[in-house]
Parts: sequence; structure tokens; C-alpha cells
Amino acid sequence: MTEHNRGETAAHSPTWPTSVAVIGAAGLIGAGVVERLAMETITDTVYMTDLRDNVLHAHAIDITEAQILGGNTRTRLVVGPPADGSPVDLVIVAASAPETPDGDRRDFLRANLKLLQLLLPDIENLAGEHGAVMLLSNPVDVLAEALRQLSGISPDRIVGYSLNDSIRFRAAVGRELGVSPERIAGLVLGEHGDGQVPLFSGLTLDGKAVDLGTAERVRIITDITGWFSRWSALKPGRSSGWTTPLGVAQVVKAMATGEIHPATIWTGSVESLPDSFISLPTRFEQGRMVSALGPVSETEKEGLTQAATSVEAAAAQALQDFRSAI
Ligand SMILES: NC(=O)c1ccc[n+]([C@@H]2O[C@H](COP(=O)([O-])OP(=O)(O)OC[C@H]3O[C@@H](n4cnc5c(N)ncnc54)[C@H](O)[C@@H]3O)[C@@H](O)[C@H]2O)c1
Repeated sequence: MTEHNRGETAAHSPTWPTSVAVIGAAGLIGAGVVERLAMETITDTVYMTDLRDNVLHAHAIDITEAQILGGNTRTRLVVGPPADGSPVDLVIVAASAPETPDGDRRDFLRANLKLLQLLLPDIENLAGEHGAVMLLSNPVDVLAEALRQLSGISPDRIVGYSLNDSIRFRAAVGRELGVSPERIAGLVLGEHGDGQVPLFSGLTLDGKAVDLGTAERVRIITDITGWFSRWSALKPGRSSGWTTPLGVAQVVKAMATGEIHPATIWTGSVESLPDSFISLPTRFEQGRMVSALGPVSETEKEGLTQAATSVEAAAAQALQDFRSAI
């Protein structure tokens, strides 16, 4: 374990999360998340782990120097897990098999499920009895459901990052209406990817409800569901390394303050939905993710049920394939 920065903590009032572990912290997303947590002083200590130890150290040095430039060195970066084996408040999993844009989504799921299984003891030890676990690795909802089934971690302490879908929805609505996306508020729930459910019923422009016609809705849905193939066609060899760390920082801050935000959570507390993981409006309350789903239209409700069913089936199939392969 190497420690970077012995930051001053005296002026800091102890608030959740005091410690965060990022698994996969040498990767694009993992390192970006560490950078945001440190630069915005969202936590006191970040533990960084990855297979690529040299890259991990390089990121730790680089981010520590960026903190000096930013004038705030309070967050301490530690390469490696807590030396005394103590748990952390939040475990962020960004470890992943290399992305293959041309690959089959199932291959990717298979590889990341295998990785999740490999990392399970570390995740459980780091989370301890009370820590929350945030998954970033894709397919995030299916892996969250698999983690629920594989681990002893209570399902309401598992959360998947899904904010990007809502950002892309706001961008698409802005394009359709010819207005700046900052003026749009709107959420995407359901499954990350094709099973996403844009909440047209809650869409606002400058805080006022917007009622879009069928043709406008169809164009917006085509826009957001086409995002991944447009990105893959670029063959960039990278994921969304700017948006995602910024979004993760926002989500962690929302969790800390109990603010409602979209995230992939367990549907167990939502009566009408199958037992699974999908994106819902959510709040972090007393260490647990709880649904804050308000009224939605019948079509949206149907979409959420379909998404939960699809994630449940994909996780069951992947776990079955995985078990029969070992
Ligand atoms: N949920 C979302 O909205 C969202 C957004 C962007 C990216 N992602 C996902 O996040 C994941 C990471 O993306 P990335 O661009 O950072 O990938 P990346 O390839 O840059 O990083 C992955 C990291 O995982 C590490 N790793 C692999 N096996 C490991 C192990 N056994 N232990 C520890 N570390 C290990 C690798 O060394 C690498 O540093 C991908 O699955 C990607 O699809 C999700």
C-alpha cells in the first residue's frame, strides 16, 4: 500500500462517504472517478485497486499533483486496499474486460460476470456489513442482479450507475425542440441500453411540462436507442470517460445528501415489478437504496415491467451458462 497526500481532515465534518474503494482504478472510468472524488473532495480517502499496478501508481501521482494545482489536497489517495482490512463506506466497481465494439454483448456479459465472480471476495470484504456497492461495469443492470444472487450483500446496498441515459435523453429532446439541453429535465428509467424507458410524462422545459406528439417521441426514442451503435461505429476504443466520472461524482453527492436521482436499484420494494434490477428514481436512506418512483403512465409502467423481466432473464441465463462452464 502506498499513500499519496496526507491531507488535512480537521476542518472536515464527517459525512458519508468518508472512504471509497475504486476497483479498476487504472482504467479510463475508474481513474476518472478517482480524479473527480479527489478534486471535488467528496470523500476523505480513496483506495485504488487494479491489476495494472504501474498504471495505478502513475494515476495516483498525477491526480495528487492535480490536487495541488487545484488548491485542495484533503482527499488522501491510497494505492491498494485498506492495510488493516477495514471496510469502506462505498465500493465502486469499474473493473472490466476490454471493450470490444464489434463483439457480441453476451460475450461481454460472460467476461464481466466471470470478472465479478473473481472480484466477489474483495467486493464483500471492502463493503463489510454496511458499505454500499456501486457497479459501473456493463451490462450494469444484469451484473447488479447477478451480484445480488452471488453475494451476501443485501440487495438494497447494491446500486448501478445509469445517469448517462437521462443525459442523452435531455440532449435528444433538446435537439428535437431546438433548445439547449440545460433547459430540459427528464429521466430515463428501465434497462441500460435497448430496454430503456424515457419518462415522457415527467419531461419539462424551463420547469414546465412538455407534451410531445407521437412523431416527436418516435424521433427521440430512435435518437437515444441509436446512441450506442453511433458510438461503436466510431471505433474509439474508449468508453464515455468525460461524462461518466462527472456523473458518478454527482450521484455520490446525491446519495450523500439523500437527494432523489436515477440509479439502477433492486425492484424488491416496488410492488408491481418483477424481482430484478432496473433504473428508477431513487434515494439513499440510512445506507439503503430506496425507490422514489412516483406516478407514471400505463405505457411507462409496462416498459418498466418489461425491462425488469428482461434483466431478470438475462441474469438467470448468464448465471446458468456460467455455472455449466465451470
Ligand atoms: N454504467 C455506465 O453508464 C458506464 C459508462 C461508461 C463505461 N461503463 C463501463 O465501465 C467499465 C470500465 O470502462 P473503462 O472504459 O474504464 O474500461 P478500461 O478498459 O479502461 O478499464 C478497465 C480496468 O479494469 C481493470 N481490470 C480488469 N480485470 C481486473 C481485475 N481482475 N482486478 C482489478 N482490475 C481489473 C483493467 O486493468 C482496467 O484498468 C466497462 O465495463 C464499461 O462498459 C459503464
